[in-house]
Amino acid sequence: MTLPHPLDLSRHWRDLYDPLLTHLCETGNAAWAGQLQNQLLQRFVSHPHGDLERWQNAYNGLPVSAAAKVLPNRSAVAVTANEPDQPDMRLGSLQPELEHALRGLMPWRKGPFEFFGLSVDTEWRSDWKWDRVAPHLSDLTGRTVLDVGCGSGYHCWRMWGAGASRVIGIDPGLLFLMQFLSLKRYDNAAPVDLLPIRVEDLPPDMAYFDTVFSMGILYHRRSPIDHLLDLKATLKPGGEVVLETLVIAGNEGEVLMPEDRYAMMRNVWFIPSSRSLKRWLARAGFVDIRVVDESLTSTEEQRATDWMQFQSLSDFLDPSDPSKTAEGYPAPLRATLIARKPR
Ligand SMILES: Nc1ncnc2c1ncn2[C@@H]1O[C@H](C[S@+](CC[C@H]([NH3+])C(=O)[O-])CC(=O)[O-])[C@@H](O)[C@H]1O
Repeated sequence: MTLPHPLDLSRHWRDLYDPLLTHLCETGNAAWAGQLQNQLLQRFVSHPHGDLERWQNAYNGLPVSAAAKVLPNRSAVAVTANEPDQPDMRLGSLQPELEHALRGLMPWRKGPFEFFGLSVDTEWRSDWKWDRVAPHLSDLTGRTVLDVGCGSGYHCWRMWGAGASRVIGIDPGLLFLMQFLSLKRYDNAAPVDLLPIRVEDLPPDMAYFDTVFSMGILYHRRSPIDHLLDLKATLKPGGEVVLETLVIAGNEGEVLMPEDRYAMMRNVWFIPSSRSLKRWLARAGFVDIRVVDESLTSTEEQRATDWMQFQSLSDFLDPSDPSKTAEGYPAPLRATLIARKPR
């Protein structure tokens, strides 16, 4: 099934989400499907974002192609023509309208992506994060996966590429949704969906997912232990949580709470040491807790590009000492932890 063109989410949201809603009903989640319909109605019809029309207009300028697909197993997740020699799908003929449409969806933060050979170089090399996380995951083959705070859905495509049978990303940002749909429209049968909802909009005690990812979220939560409990509630018994967040170097019990901003970011609450985070996961009832990676975020991984022209990490660090943030805190260090919900 192809998406309606031109797309008007206030009228077509049901067409967009129908396969997912049907799937949820068929897998015993009719109650969630019902709740989601109300939430989607709110987002697209009752209280649409002021910029949604502009973003939709940009999206609707993307060239129409019946025969394209998403290749999710590449560093730059790529949309390509099924037949590379299809005359209308060669970059030369597409480039002006393609680039104009995609630039209308700037800033592109999470990626990278490629559309018919055109590279969209995003602020983040999200592929580097994926490369740090992926080797440590339980095999995703056949798993139902949730990605909380998925941004543009870059990692959702990679999860599908790694074998997940269904991937649901949630993120309240509607620009991220339009960026996601710029790929999805070319491969609408892919079992990958992005819902513009918040983690707190999920039903309690879902016990539906085999794996849940929370990457780049925990430090934004005012109640981090509640966030861990919320993640656990989304999982089936035995399911896996993948937690990636800012940490400090330090011992068990140590936590940084910035006075105000951290690396210019508002809304940063708790930055624990990895050992403290292990303890938090244990107290939240997870087992088999492993710290699988700790890496400093480099200014090559997060930087301004032609597709995200605002300030980026190098502007958020102390110019005279890049091992510190502009506020004098330790520069961003990120850890990935993997744990399991008991059976
Ligand atoms: N209440 C909420 N519920 C769900 N998502 C939210 C909420 N509030 C904000 N977000 C979303 O959480 C994401 C955090 S970014 C990590 C992206 C990706 N995971 C990555 O690992 O690159 C990290 C960062 O840029 O600081 C954003 O896309 C928000 O819109």
